[in-house]
Amino acid sequence: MVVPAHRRRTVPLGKACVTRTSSSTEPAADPARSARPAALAEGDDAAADPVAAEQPYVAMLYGKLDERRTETAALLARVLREETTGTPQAVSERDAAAQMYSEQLATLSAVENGLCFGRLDLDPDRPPPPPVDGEPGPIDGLDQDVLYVGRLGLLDDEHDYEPLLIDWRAPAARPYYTATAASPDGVRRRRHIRSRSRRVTAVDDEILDLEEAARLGASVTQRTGLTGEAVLLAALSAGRTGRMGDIVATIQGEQDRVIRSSANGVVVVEGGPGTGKTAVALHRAAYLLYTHRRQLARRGVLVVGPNPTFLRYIEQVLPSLGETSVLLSTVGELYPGLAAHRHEPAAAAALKGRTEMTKVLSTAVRDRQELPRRPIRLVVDGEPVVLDRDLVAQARTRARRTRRPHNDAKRTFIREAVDQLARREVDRVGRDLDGRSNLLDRGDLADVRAGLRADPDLRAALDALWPTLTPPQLLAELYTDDRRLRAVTRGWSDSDRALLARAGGPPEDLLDGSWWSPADAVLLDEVAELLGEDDTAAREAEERKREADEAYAAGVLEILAMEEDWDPELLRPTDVVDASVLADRTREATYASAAERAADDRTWTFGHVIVDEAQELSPMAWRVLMRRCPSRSMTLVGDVAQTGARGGASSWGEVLSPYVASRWRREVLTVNYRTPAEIMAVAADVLAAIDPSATPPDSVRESGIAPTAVAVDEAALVTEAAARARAARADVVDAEGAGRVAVLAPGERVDALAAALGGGAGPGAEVDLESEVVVSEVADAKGLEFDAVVLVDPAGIVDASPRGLNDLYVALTRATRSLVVVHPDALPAVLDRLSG
Ligand SMILES: Nc1ncnc2c1ncn2[C@@H]1O[C@H](COP(=O)(O)OP(=O)(O)OP(=O)(O)O)[C@@H](O)[C@H]1O
Repeated sequence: MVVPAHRRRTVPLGKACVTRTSSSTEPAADPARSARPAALAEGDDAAADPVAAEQPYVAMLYGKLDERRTETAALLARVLREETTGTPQAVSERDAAAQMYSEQLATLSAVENGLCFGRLDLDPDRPPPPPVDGEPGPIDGLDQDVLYVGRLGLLDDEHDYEPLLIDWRAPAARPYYTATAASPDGVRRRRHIRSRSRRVTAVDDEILDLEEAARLGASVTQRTGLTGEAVLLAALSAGRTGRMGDIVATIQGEQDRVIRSSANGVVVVEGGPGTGKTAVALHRAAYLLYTHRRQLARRGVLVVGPNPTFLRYIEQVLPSLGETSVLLSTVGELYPGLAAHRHEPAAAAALKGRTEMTKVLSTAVRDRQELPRRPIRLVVDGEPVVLDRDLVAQARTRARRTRRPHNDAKRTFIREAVDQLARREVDRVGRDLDGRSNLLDRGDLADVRAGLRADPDLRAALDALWPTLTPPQLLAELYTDDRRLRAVTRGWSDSDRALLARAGGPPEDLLDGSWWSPADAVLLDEVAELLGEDDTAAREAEERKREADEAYAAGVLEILAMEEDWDPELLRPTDVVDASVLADRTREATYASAAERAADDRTWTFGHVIVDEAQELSPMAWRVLMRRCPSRSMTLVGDVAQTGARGGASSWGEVLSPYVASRWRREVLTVNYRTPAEIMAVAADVLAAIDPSATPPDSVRESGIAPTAVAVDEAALVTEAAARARAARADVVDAEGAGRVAVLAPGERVDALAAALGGGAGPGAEVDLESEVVVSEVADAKGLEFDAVVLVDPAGIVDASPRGLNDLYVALTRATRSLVVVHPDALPAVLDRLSG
């Protein structure tokens, strides 16, 4: 464990104490009451052992948790055993109940570690807090003077449902995160409780009441707004595991404000590296689900991250907070059934992300609504039929005028074409000899129409002129057909057009993820809007599945019916259930949550959308997300100084104005919890070069290890970098027992470095989060953190892209402990601080 060289003033541990008061005189048979220690009070004994004092209460809470688990498991088992009447409503009610109990059970299992992490001792004479916007204050109406705060709420069902443990998201828990000596909110003491495997291991007290502090001989927390500093610093100094953990026990005041801010509208959370934007975004998701459970459980919450590695890095956080109904996805993965992972040049991704692609794609769709070059001659029912250019053009205009998507408008196209052909036919056949009146009536017209409509050759001809298309088909045929590509990119340079073009034909499997890049997946979503849903295939697949399920269920029932020694007094399975009902039961037993259903449905709209590393998204990707969130209830977290993608954001106003004009609000996080002050000083010089007006975040700690730069010859670069990485790893293990090192380098150096270190990931590949030494280019390490970073060839990183300085800034700010820069060329001027 690193001992921070620079510690801020903290409250001495164990100075506060606990005494038994009236509430501990309750009958001993009542575990909840007898375990509850009394509030901080006059006459408390500073020498008492607070760890031992808290243990019985914490043990009682775990007992309650076990009881709730047992009850819920029994309820779930009962629901699963229950027979329903078999009606769709009964089945769906049973499945909803099973879904609910499964989720509750998952939540109860998730909160095992650190169930209770805090305690508030309130002033019994606290004045009623001022109402906020007419609403009562957070602890208004609570008659308890001691509140325990934890990962979920537990009530005492034997005593009027008094709260035993307050969920960290409940209004009453808020002072745990926000109370200060200057504004104590009725809190006299805040106690941080640390535990391991149900055992309390330490408590850290903060006395917020000046008189009380003087009496106990404790100091009052005075650090600029940090809450629970000792616990916070302990959490920050621990070795990295490769996975992000939750911060529920140490959320800071400025973070709490963002987490609990209103769900309405768009909020942009800005902050430098390491200010907890990701942590805040995830805790906000948990908070919103708690506060608006009904609405959000139905529509779901979407959390978008920049790449699959990042999603794996954060995937544990929400389950550890007991929330499992959130969909984590990259924008590219939102297209159902496709895991696009082709790596492509940054210039191609940037081009595909530009807004003008909307025009290209809509032209590509119109290009598929063709006119015949010469008349198409057919014979229907022995009569000649001619599809000429004028007739088709008229039908096409009518269909386009509907403004419906291509596949939907096709119905109009066919109806119009058939109608015109039928009229022509009736005109031709029915005109009497003098050519003035028509012998055929409306009924004949309808018959002719029906005959034409049923004719397979005519149908095929019309299909060819206005084909039913799927998004992957349209886009793959566009990329691989030079004529089509030219037709939709008039005025483009050849080099730009070449960025879209693909050699060979479309892939055999149109949803082959290795053929498509994430930027393509975003375009597929746009194309899907232009084409409209063609759900024929999905419906057919559903029907086939249903038939297969029924056949399987029939087989199961047959086998059961063959059972010879079945007691004639008992109902046979076939007496109470038929194959179709059994198939339903098996199928619906998947209890899909909103998040799961949303993942399979491109048109799903979410109750709230959270976007992390939001600065990286292209204008086309924003369109995808805005379609998924028509309510515009969104949280966007990012830092434009870290934008690496060429098509990424330079300003939030620019990104958001097409969707919400200026109706969005900004929150700023200012404290850096990751990067030690020594490294941040170097990064701050780079930030100043990116944006002289930007303020670097204030590092919460120092590591005591100065960052260094090592000059090497090009020939020795790989060996030296590998040696430095191994040394850094040994240091980390020495200091913390475990930890991870990253070697960050320009893309073209990654393979050689990875070979030298026996691992690593080529550009665009997923980073192995479990690996002790990760080799990666900067873009793939976005949002991640490591104990130590070896940064290779900073000049190469700067020169590799128009946003090279931003990439350098990101690379410099990934380390929680130490940084070594290995450079073959002169150090870029922005790193002058390292040359001394
Ligand atoms: N209140 C807190 N208590 C404990 N740890 C915290 C707190 N806030 C942030 N952290 C830790 O600080 C680190 C950085 O947080 P996070 O990744 O959320 O920052 P970020 O602003 O998203 O960074 P970047 O912009 O560089 O991706 C993480 O390890 C996180 O767990």
